[in-house]
This record gives sequence, C-alpha cells and structure tokens, in this order.
Amino acid sequence: MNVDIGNALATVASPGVSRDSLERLDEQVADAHARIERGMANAEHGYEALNLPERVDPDEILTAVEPIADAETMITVGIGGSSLGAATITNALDSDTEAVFLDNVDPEWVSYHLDRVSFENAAINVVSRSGTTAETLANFLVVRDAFESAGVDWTERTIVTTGESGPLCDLADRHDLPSLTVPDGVPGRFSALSAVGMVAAAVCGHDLEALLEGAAAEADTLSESLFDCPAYAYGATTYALDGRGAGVNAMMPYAESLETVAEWFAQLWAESLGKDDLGQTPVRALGATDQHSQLQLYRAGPRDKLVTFVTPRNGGDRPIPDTDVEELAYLGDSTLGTLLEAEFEATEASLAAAGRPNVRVEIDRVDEYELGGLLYGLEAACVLAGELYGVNTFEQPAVEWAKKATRGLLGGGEFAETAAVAEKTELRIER
Ligand SMILES: O=P(O)(O)OC[C@H]1O[C@H](O)[C@H](O)[C@@H](O)[C@@H]1O
Repeated sequence: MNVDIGNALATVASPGVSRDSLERLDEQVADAHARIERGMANAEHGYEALNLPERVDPDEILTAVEPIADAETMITVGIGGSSLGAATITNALDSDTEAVFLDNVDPEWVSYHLDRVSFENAAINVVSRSGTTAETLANFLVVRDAFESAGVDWTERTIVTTGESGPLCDLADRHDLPSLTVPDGVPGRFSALSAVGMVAAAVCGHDLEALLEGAAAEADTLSESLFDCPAYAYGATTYALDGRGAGVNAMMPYAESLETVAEWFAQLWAESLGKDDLGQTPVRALGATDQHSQLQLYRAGPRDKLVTFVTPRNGGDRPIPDTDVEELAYLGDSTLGTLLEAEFEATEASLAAAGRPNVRVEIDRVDEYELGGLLYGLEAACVLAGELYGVNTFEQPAVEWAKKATRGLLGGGEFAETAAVAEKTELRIER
C-alpha cells in the first residue's frame, strides 16, 4: 500500500502535524520499530502476528478444506476477529461460492440466512480462538441442528479453526472433524492472514499464496523511519493527529468491495488502542455513498476527526449511457469508474480546503496480493501506534467484562459482573 499524509500536515489542516514534529516523532518510530523487530524475532504474543506471511502454509489450509471445497455456500460461524478478517477477504473478491457470516445471535437474522441455505451444497466453517465464545458456540449448535434437520450429516461438512485446547477443540476431536489451529501468539483481530481468515477464502477459490505474498511484500517495507514505510507513516500520523485533537478516525474506502475493511479496521483500532483512557475512535464510512450523509459533519463539524480514504487505483468500469437530457449530457461522456474517482478526489480536496486532516491509503487494485498488503500494512500501523501510545496492544480486558456478565445471566457461572446488570439506574419515561 502507499500512504499520502500530505493533507494531514499542519500547513493544510487543523488539527495537523508539522513536518518538524514528524521528524521528531521519527526518533520514537525508530525505537518502536526496534521493539517490534525484537517481538517478531522472539515470537512474542501479538508481535508474532507480523510473522504470519512467512509462517502460514497455504497448502495446509487447502488440504484441510478439501472435503468441503465443493461447497456452494460457505457458512462461517465466528465473531470479532474470528469473522471480520475472513469477511473482509471474501467480500472484497469475486467468487461463485457464496460466503455467509453468522457473527451475531439475532434470531431473526440467523433464521433469515438459514432459511435460504441449500444444506447439501453448504459447509460450516466454525472459528473461535478460545473455543468458548457464547455467540459462536450457540450459533454453531443452531447451524449444526439445521443441517441435521435437512438430513445432511454436519460432521461431513464442517471444518473447525480453534486454539490448541478448549471445548471446540474437544468437539473437533470427538467427531474427527478436519481442523486447523489458530497460530500461537496471534490475537484474533490480527489473524486475518492465518487459517482464521483464509479458510473461507480457500473454499471461495481465492489465491492464498498471493494474499501472503502481498503481506510479505508489505512486511519488507517495515523499517526504522516513517518516511520509508507506508504502514508506519499511517500509524505515526494517526497517533500524532489524535494527540492534537483528532480523536475520531473515519475509515472511508472508495469501493463497495472494500466496505468490510472499515469494519475489520474498527475492531483492530478500537480493541488494540482503546485502553488506559487512550485511543482513537474508529468510524465506518463508505465512498461515495457517505458523501451524501456524513461528509457535512466531517467538513464542518467539530475539528476532532481524521478521515482515512482507502482507494484502489485501478478498478472495474462501466460506461454511462448517453442521454438526450441536456443537463445530464456530461455524464454520457463518462463512466461510473471515472465518476467514482472524481467523487473521491473532490471529497479529498473539499476536506483539505476546509482544513480537515485526511490521509490517502492507496492500493493498486482489489486483488489478493494488494489485499494481503493492505491488511498487513494496517496491522503494522496499529502495532506501531500501540508502541507510541505505550498501551498493551494485544489484550482486550474491557471486552471480557461483558462476556462474563452475559455468561452469568445465562447461568453459565457466578460472576461479580452479572450483579451490575441488576443494579442499573433507571429513569424511565413511558408512553
Ligand atoms: O475467537 P474467539 O475466542 O471466539 O473470540 C472472538 C472475539 O471475542 C472477543 O470479544 C474478543 O474481544 C475479540 O478480540 C475476539 O476476536
């Protein structure tokens, strides 16, 4: 990926970061890079994620999915890091195989999806690092039951990706299911480029090697200066802008196929950096659609935002037919691709003209290689930002609180957190 931070400079935007400040920050980037390299070399928890391009064996994944490779519908059951990476990859790339992601337990929504599945042509990809996440296990029980009710042996159509031990691992052993292991030391939100993110991609026929090659090429750019490394340029600039008041980061891809990138990025950024009262709030947006809903706020609202554009330099295209309506004649000389590109450039310029910081993240096109580079680059940016903030990037203790409270409510154990639910302060206004 390439990154253009010109519109985040203090000469353009407020908040903005001066070139001098970036030079000074670069000394901290060099220290952070040394820490990251050490973490990678020692396979330390979290840092190990940045080693995935050279650690992951695509053939192992391809072999594991062989029994279900004929699936016409791939149902992934997982949540958070065990779903968003896979969804980002499969939503970005074309395939004849439909990829469905059950990452919520809304009963109507689950039923909506299951009512449409032809079970004999479907397969289940159940993913949970811990093997204990209530939403995932509940949905898995529901999906497996739906297979049985349709007369399809779910044990023949299921692949499991989980940790070295835990309930899901035991279940895979008991039913002799094909299974893959979530690599050690890789938190869920950093696991897109492992079996966690790539099983669904494999069944959808995507090129796993190219994904990893793109990521490896991005890994090669990690170096001690932000001026030589797009990922670090992004991580350092977002950190500097947050410190200057841009506490919100609106991620706005200009391609429908990349919409899920913003969703994946939101988890990466929020869970990794949101701690010790620090962190930048990720917001999801989509160009050009959200030009017509959110842009007003980004250009004229509080000066607390950075807008991150993600744009493929080359995309598909479709001519706009001629029309005899005079006012629309200019469209007939154009294409949808040209229009989208013009909308992106105009929006970027409109923010800069209003002195609002924005950063452009460019990829050549939406394919496996570029996507691998983009995911790896944003992960490396996040790790770098975590070093600069001085937070523990790879844990998410705050999320555990609600998990325990939920479990307690369902009778799954005694947790102090559950008591807080009954202690809710009420001020009800009723009709
Ligand atoms: O993969 P699992 O163990 O099922 O975890 C799924 C998700 O659960 C939690 O809510 C964590 O905060 C996430 O980081 C994780 O990705």
